[in-house]
Amino acid sequence: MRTASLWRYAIPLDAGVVLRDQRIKQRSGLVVRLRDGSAEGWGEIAPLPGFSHEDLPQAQDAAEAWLTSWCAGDSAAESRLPSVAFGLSCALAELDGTLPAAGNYHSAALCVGDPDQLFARLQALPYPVAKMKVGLYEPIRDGMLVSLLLEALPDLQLRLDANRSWSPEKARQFARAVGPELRQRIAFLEEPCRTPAESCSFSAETAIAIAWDESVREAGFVVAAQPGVTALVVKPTLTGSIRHLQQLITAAQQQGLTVVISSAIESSLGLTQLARLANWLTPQVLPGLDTLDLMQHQLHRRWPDSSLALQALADREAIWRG
Ligand SMILES: O=C(O)CCC(=O)C1=CC=C[C@@H](O)[C@@H]1C(=O)O
Ligand SMILES: [Mg+2]
Repeated sequence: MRTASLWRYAIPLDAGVVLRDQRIKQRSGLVVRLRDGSAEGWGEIAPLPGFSHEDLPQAQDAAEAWLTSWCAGDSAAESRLPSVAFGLSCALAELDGTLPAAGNYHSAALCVGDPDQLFARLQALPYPVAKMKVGLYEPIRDGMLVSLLLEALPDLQLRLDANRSWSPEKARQFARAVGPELRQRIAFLEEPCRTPAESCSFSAETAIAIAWDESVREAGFVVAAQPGVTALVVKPTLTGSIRHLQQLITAAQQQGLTVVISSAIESSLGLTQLARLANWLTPQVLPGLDTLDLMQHQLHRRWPDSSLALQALADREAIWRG
């Protein structure tokens, strides 16, 4: 017999989390549990405000509709809402044993907070790869900070993310502050400019490699090799099911592009599943999952070695059962 439950969660975030100009104080989402006989699978459905097109009430409605038909024994089609399709596909993949247990719990270190502490942290990394946001301040300041870090730490590789914030001129100002000999240690710069065409011109002009993040989620996006483009940054909560992720990865591999599985600030439950997907589907690539420390506690499952408190779900009332 099939049964399902849904819980709602809200996890306080550290004070400084800003997403697309919005300060968000807590991360909210749903947790789903599927049971079929003695098998069980869990998933997280957590649309990200400012990034997902669906909101939490819409995701909840769609999840309840899907679960109702699943419990009745029907094979319901994947939800059109990416966060719902992703969370349900994780629960199904745990239930039927297709999602392997082993995870890749190493991530590109997210550069947040005090620059002095950052320096010490980057010096001690097991894998010298870090991710830094740019485009929030003056581009020359960003370029100087990038140069400073790359000069001081000769093994460091940087992934940068501008979230489409620069005009071509601002992007040039950034590049001028980074010496040509340092540029090859920028593994990629995600979406430097407002349009993909401007980003490609920037890469051709500066020899700085770029990656697509926002573009992957735009209607009509086709995975294609382009000069200067090295990677696709994929956030499955924003793109959809595991099946869709596998299709993206296969297409990217055929075009010689790397796929970096990345967080949409999921709880430790969703993040550990992303670490398992990364280990399974992109074993050669360091994922971008260093977001757990933005939260004040873990949820349901532990991220290995995290000292954050764990909150259980079992003793809480489900908001829906079927
Ligand atoms: O990609 C990573 O390494 C971590 C995740 C990350 O940087 C982001 C997650 C969610 C929203 C954004 O603020 C940001 C991004 O734009 O990629
Ligand atoms: Mg990005």
